Amino acid sequence: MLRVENLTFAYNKTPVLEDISFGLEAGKHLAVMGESGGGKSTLLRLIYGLLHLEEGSVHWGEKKVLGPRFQLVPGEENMKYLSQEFDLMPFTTVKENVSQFLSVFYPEELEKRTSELLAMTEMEAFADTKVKTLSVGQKQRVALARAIAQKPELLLLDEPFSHIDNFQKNTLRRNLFDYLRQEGITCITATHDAMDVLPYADRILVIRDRKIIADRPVQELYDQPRSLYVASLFGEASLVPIDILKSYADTKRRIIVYAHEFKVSPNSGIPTVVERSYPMGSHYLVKGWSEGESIYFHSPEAIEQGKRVYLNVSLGTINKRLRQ
Ligand SMILES: Nc1ncnc2c1ncn2[C@@H]1O[C@H](COP(=O)(O)OP(=O)(O)OP(=O)(O)O)[C@@H](O)[C@H]1O
Repeated sequence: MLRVENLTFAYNKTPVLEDISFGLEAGKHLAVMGESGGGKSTLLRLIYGLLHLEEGSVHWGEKKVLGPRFQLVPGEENMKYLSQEFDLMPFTTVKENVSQFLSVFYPEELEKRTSELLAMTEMEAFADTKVKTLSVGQKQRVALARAIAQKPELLLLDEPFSHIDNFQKNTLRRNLFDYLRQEGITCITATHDAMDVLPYADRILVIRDRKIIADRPVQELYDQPRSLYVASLFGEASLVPIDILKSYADTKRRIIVYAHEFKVSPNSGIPTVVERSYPMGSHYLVKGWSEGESIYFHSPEAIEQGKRVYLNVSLGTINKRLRQ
C-alpha cells in the first residue's frame, strides 16, 4: 500500500503542491489528472524519491521513501518511474535497453522475457536497432518495456503514450494495463488523456491550484463531476440551469451536461443559436450560444450557422447530476 501524507512541495520557494494526502492499495491503478504545469510529474518524482521532501511523507508498505539526500542512487528499489524524458541508453540496441536490468545468470529466461516485452510494445522488428535512430514514439515504447522489465511493485507512468500514434495507442494501452493487472503491479499514471484513464484506472485524483480537488472511483467521478473543470477533463461539457431544461422545475440549480447528453429538439428545451459544427466522424460537435454562454452538443448532422435549435436533456441525466 502506498501512503502519501500531507505532502507540500515548492521549487525554489514557488509552491507546486500543497497538503497532498492519499492512499493506494497494492494492485490498484490511480490516474492523476489536471492542467499542464499543475504538479503531476512533481508528485510522481516525489513518490519515487527523486526530489527532497521538506514537508510530508511517502510510504510504500512499511518503508519510508527517503529522497535524494539519503540515497546513493536516487529512486526507490521496488518502484519504476517512467519520465517524459525516457532515460534510455541511446548508443545501444533496443534489446539491450530492455534487458539491461534483467539477470544475466539465466540467459534463457532473459531472452524469453525480452521477447515478451518487445512483443507487448510491438518493437520486435527493432530489437537490434540502436535507440538513437528511433522515432520519439518508438523510444517511448522502448522506455515502457524497460520500465516493466523487472516487474516493479509500483509503476509510476508520466504521460506514457504522449508520443504514440493513435493507430498503436489502443493496443499498447490494452497490452500494458492488462499485463499490470495480471501481475498485480500497482500503477499511477499522470495524464491529460481521458482515454488513458476511463477504461483502465480504478480511481482518479485531480490536482488544481496545488491541491487535490477530487479523488474518487473513475465512473463515479465521470457521472458526478461536481465542477465544470473536472467534467472538462473527460470532454466538452456545459453548465445548464435546470428550470430552463424543465419548465416545471422549481429550482435555480445548474447541472453539468456532457455534449453527448444533449438531444436536439425542434421546439422545446434550451434555445441555442448555432455558431459552428465540427465533423467528428460518427457525429458533429456543435458550438452554440445560449443566453450569452457557449454550449457544446452532439448532433448526427451538421447544423447551419445562425440556426436556432432547442436542446433537451433526459430526466435520468438530470437526476444523476442532482444526486451528486
Ligand atoms: N526542476 C524544476 N525547477 C523549477 N520549477 C520546476 C521544475 N520542474 C517543474 N517545475 C515547475 O513546477 C510546476 C509543476 O510542474 P510539473 O512538471 O510537475 O507539472 P505537470 O502537471 O506534470 O505538467 P505537464 O502536464 O505539462 O507535464 C510547473 O510550473 C513547472 O514549471
